[in-house]
Amino acid sequence: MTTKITIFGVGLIGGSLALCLKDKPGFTVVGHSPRPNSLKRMLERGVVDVATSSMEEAVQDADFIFLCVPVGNLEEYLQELYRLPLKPGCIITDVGSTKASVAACAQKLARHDVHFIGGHPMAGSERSGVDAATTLLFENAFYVLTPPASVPEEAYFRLEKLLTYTRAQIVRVDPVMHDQIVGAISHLPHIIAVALVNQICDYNANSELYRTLAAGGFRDITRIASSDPIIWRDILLSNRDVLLGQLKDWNREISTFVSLLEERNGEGIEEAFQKANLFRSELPEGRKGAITSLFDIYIDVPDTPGIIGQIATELGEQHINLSNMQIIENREDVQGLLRLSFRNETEMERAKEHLQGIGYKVYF
Ligand SMILES: NC(=O)c1ccc[n+]([C@@H]2O[C@H](COP(=O)([O-])OP(=O)(O)OC[C@H]3O[C@@H](n4cnc5c(N)ncnc54)[C@H](O)[C@@H]3O)[C@@H](O)[C@H]2O)c1
Ligand SMILES: O=C(O)C(=O)C[C@]1(C(=O)O)C=C[C@@H](O)C=C1
Repeated sequence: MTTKITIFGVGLIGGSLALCLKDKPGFTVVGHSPRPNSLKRMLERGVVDVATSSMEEAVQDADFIFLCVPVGNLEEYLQELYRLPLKPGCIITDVGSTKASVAACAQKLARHDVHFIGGHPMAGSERSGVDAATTLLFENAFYVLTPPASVPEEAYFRLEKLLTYTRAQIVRVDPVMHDQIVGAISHLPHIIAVALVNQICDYNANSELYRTLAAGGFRDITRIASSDPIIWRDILLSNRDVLLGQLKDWNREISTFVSLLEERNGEGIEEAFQKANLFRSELPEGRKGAITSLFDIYIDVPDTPGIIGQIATELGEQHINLSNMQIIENREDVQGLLRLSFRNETEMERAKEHLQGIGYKVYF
């Protein structure tokens, strides 16, 4: 007997889920898109077994349905799905970055022969589209599920079991609580990053030196400002009420800094940095997700051909296993930054020591 898994919206998250599930024994992964180009691309990239633009065909006999479209489209997809014949006991889930509105919608639609369980993998990227999809995206990350009380445990465990293929850690959270917390640790930081980049962009209109001199600090805090505008428009509007409250708190934090500077209060500035340092140092180590990543180090690399191969060979010769490599920045005349990911702390520490020993500058 085969297990049919259908994915609507085969982009970064939908494509990564598809890759985690495809080619597993007894699984058939079906991708849906209304656009012929997207269907062609998902097949070319080999993320799905079957691609279709027909909703009916996509959901017929499906055991699991994943909605991986932008948050603003989740409700219309749910409404559309609930009008179609679905396999009794089928589990419908989503991956949207907000959970309260989609949970309320599913509850209102109240279809009793299938189960809706909201979901949100706490891993992602500023990149989007199926070309950015990867099997490693969810590894070591938290994956939030928000089952309503009406969902039988049997259905919850079926979904939890399927998601073990993502190698994420499942955590149950109430949808309203989810939006409050994720608003603070994901949505608010995205707003702050975008506002900061736009402030500097305006300064830069007077001198290109702002962009030229932008270094590690600016890059570290603003990577997420490159995220997809449509995806983030929908997330922010969906979590509007929570964010309006958190932005008021943010204004208070900024006003505190204004006062500290006006008063030349050095002690207060030190205390603010110490408090932040302490909280940040207590974040869970080595966990991917909203805040930390895999076991990653970063090194400066010169812009010379073959440098990535040289580094991979260096580590290979020391029998150090790399799980991933990514160029974060590589522009003409600018030092590149390379991210090296490892599966565990020991490998990461050995790589750090070796690379420092041969003269590379290593960052965390
Ligand atoms: N990007 C992240 O870091 C991240 C992390 C966790 C969850 N999410 C959530 O995952 C979902 C998908 O985000 P993503 O980052 O994979 O985006 P994406 O742009 O990579 O993928 C979205 C997919 O939906 C399709 N799509 C877009 N508009 C559509 C529409 N109107 N109708 C049907 N299909 C449409 C796109 O073609 C694409 O295949 C969102 O709900 C987002 O909130 C994103
Ligand atoms: O790492 C990133 O680029 C992300 O933006 C991932 C991130 C986050 O804010 O942590 C973004 C949105 C998601 O809903 C979950 C995770």
